[in-house]
Amino acid sequence: MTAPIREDADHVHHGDHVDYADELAPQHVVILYASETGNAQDVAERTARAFRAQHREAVLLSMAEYDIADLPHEALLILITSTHGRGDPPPAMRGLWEKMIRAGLPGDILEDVHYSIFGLGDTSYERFCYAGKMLARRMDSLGAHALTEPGWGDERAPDGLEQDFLPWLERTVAAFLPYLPGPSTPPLPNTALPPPIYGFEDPSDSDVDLSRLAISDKAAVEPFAPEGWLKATIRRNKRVTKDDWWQDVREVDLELQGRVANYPPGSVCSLHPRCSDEEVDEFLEMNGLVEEADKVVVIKSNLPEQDIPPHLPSGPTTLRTLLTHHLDLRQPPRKSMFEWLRRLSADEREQERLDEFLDDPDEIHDYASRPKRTIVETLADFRETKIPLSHVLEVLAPLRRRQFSIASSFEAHPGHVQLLVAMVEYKTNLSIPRRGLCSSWLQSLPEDTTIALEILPPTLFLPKPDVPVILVGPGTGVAPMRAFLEDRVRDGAAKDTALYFGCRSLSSDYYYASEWDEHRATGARVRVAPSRDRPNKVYVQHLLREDAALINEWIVKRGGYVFISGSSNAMPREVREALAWCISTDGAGSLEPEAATEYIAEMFDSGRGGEESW
Ligand SMILES: Cc1cc2nc3c(=O)[nH]c(=O)nc-3n(C[C@H](O)[C@H](O)[C@H](O)COP(=O)(O)O)c2cc1C
Repeated sequence: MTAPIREDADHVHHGDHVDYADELAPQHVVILYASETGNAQDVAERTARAFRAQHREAVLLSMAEYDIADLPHEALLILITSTHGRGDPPPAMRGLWEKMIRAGLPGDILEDVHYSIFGLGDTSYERFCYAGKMLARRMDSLGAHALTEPGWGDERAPDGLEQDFLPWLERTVAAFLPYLPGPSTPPLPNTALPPPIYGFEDPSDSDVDLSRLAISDKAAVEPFAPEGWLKATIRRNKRVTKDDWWQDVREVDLELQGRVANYPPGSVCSLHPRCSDEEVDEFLEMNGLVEEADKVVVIKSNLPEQDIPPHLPSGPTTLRTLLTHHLDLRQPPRKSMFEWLRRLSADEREQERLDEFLDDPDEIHDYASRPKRTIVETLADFRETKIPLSHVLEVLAPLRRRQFSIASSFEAHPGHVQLLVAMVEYKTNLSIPRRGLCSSWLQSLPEDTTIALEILPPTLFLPKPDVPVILVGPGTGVAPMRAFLEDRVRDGAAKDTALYFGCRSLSSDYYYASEWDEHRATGARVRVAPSRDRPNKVYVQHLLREDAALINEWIVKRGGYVFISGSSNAMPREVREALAWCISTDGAGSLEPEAATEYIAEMFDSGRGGEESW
C-alpha cells in the first residue's frame, strides 16, 4: 500500500525513513479537463505549459477521451472542470462521472492517486462550481489524496477566473514538482517560446494511409463531416422575425439523408460551423503563411507522452482545412493568446503593450472580450508579431461544435430535423456589427445545401401519456417544447399538456404562430405571454400564477412534470418561484410557502422537473 504523500514535501528528498517520491515514481502528471465553451480547456493547456516550462512531462486529455481503468494508477493527477446546466458536469465529464459514482466501488480504490482540482464557475448560479466540488468529494471518498487546496474560479470575481487560477496553479506546481523527475535546468521564462508540441509531416514520410489523401479533392464537393455524423439537406432557412425586429431568428429545416433512426423529443442537434474563406485568407496573409496553406501534411506530436488532441485530424490535411474547419479564428483572444503573442513578439513597443495586457485582466476585458475582437483584428494591431506554422495548432483554440435543441418531433416530421436559431449579433463598442461564427455560417447557407449534423440524446424525458406535463419555453426556449407538445398530441395526451410560451410581441417574434391553434383544437392548453403588447408587462410566470388551480392539480394531485427552457438567467428561477406559489396556500394549494418551495426543488432534483437553459 502506498503511503499518502504529505503536504510538506520537504521530507521527500531528505527523509531518512520513507521516500514517498521513490514509491510513487510517476513519469508525468496527467491533466484531465472537461470543458463546454473552451475555458476549462484553456486553463488545462496553461497548466500543462507550466509543468513543461519546468521541464516536466505533462499529459493533457479531455475527460471524454479518458479510460477510467487508468484512474487508480494515476500517481499525479490534475482535474479541471467547468459547471453547466443547473450545477451539472459538462458533457465531456459525464461518462467518467457515471462510472465514478457506481455503487460498490471500494473506498480505497484511488488510494494511490494524488490530485489537485480546479473548478470553473460563476457565483451568479445557485450551484457554484458544483461539478468540480462533487468530483473532489468523490475523489476523497474513493481514497484519493488532495495534494493541495482546490481552486474555484469565479467568472464574476473582479479579475475573473484568473483571480483564483493563478494562485492555484502556483501552489499545484509547487506541490507536484518534488515528485516528478526532471533536469535541474532553470524553468523556461513565461516570455520564452517553448518548443512546439505538434509538427507537420510530409504524408509520404509518415505511416498514414496515403489513399486518404483524396480527402482534399473530395472536400470541394462534400460537406465537412466529423466521423460518424449524418448528412442533411437544408430545405428551409428562413428568417421568422419581422424584418425591422432587432434579432434575426431562423427556422431551419434539415432533411436527413439516407435511412435514419427515430430520435426522441428533447434531442439535441450538433452542428460544426466553419470559418469564412475571407477570414482564413486574411489570417494566412498576416502571418506569412500563404505558401504553406495548401500543402498536404500530417500532424504529428513531438512529445512521446502527448497524443494529438481530438479536435485535430489524424489523417492528411492542409493548413487551410485546419483554419477553416478545426481552429477558431473568431474567438475573442483570451489571456493565453496574449501570452503567446508576447512569446512570439520581437518588437519592443508591441512587447510593452502585450505586457500591459498580461498584467491587468481589465485591459484584456476592455480590448478583447467586451468588443468581441477577433484574432485577425488583434493581429492587425500587432503587425510585427506573427504566428509561425510551428505554433499555429497550439495558439489557436479548437473550433467548437454548437448545439441546438431540436424543435421537431420525429413522429410529426419523419426524416426531418427542425431548429429555431437566434443569430448571435452584437453591437460592439467598436461600432462594427458582429456576428457569431455559427450564425454567420448558418446565415450564408442557401437552401438545398448539404451539411453534416449529429443528433445527441435528450436530457429531459416525457412521462407516460396519462401523466400531465407543463412546458414553459419563452423566446427560442420554445424549440424543444414544440417537439414535446407535438409528441404528446400524437400520443393522445394533448388534454394533459400545457405550453406557456413568451415573446416580446405577437407581431414580431411570435414563433410557430400558425400551429398553436391546431394544437389547442386537440385539447392542449397553449398560452402566450407577449410581454410588450400590453401596458403591464406579462411574462410566462404571470400566466402560470393565473392558472394556479390547474398547476396545483397537475403537479401535486396528479404527479405531473414541468420542463423549462430558455436563454435567461433569471427566468428559470422566477418560473420555479411561480410554480411554488401556485401549489402553496398563497396560490391554490395546501402547502405552506416554504414547503412548497422545497416541493418544487425536490421535484426538479428527482427528474419530474427539468431545465435547459443557455
Ligand atoms: C448555460 C450555462 C450554465 C451554467 N451553470 C453554471 C452553474 O450551475 N454553476 C456554476 O458555477 N457555473 C455555471 N456556469 C458558468 C460556467 O461554468 C463558466 O462560464 C465556465 O467558465 C465555463 O467553462 P467552459 O468554457 O470550460 O465550459 C454556466 C454557464 C452556462 C453557459
